[in-house]
Amino acid sequence: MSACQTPIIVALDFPTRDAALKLADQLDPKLCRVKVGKELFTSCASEIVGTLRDKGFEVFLDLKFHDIPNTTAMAVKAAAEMGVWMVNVHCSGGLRMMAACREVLDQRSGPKPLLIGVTVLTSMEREDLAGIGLDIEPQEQVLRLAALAEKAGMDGLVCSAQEAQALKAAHPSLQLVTPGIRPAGSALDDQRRILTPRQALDAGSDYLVIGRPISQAADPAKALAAVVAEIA
Ligand SMILES: O=c1ccn([C@@H]2O[C@H](COP(=O)(O)O)[C@@H](O)[C@H]2O)c(=O)[nH]1
Repeated sequence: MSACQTPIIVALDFPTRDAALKLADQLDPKLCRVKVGKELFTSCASEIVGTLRDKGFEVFLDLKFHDIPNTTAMAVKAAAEMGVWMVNVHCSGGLRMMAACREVLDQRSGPKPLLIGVTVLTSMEREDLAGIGLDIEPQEQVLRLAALAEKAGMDGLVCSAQEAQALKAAHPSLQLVTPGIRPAGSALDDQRRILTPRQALDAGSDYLVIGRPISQAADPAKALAAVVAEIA
């Protein structure tokens, strides 16, 4: 399986470059992509992206930008210049913010990262949404934001795999990036809207974001191989 075909993205959630590279060195870039999030990126700036790319990984820059349209678009542009494979912004930043990001990428010559909109975090359930004044089911809010994202020309969404079937039916062109993946028997941790890797793909997920079940396993390469076998 080449890097371009694998649906697996391993989250490198560590505070230092060395810890991230220690895990990356145990993984095979033909079996997974890797994701660099806020913690690692902030501590290492762009150096980690270049080093992982040099190792053969395609990188999802998961900084979930959320700001005014110009600031967000400039952040997306900087990510594109760094050569990341995927970048994301919060859909709740609104139509104009997402459209500004689309525009800045469309004006670029050369490779463009996939531009993905974050809908409702997979750690949130109905009760959490009620706490921020949204007294609706997560799926209803996800579908609202998906319609906005499609209108803005986004390439895809971050959502729970639990919403994948409904989203694929309503927005077949959007690629679905799904964290909250838990192999059977693994700890839920702070995630709430979860599915197993196989269930997620069957529901229509295009990419599975997996952190702790791989990064905190005694043998991360073995844990990745088990997920690969489950979805084969
Ligand atoms: O809705 C979201 C958006 C992003 N994430 C990120 O994915 C990984 C999941 O890690 P696990 O250890 O597998 O729970 C983590 O980096 C989150 O920041 C998400 O979980 N949910």
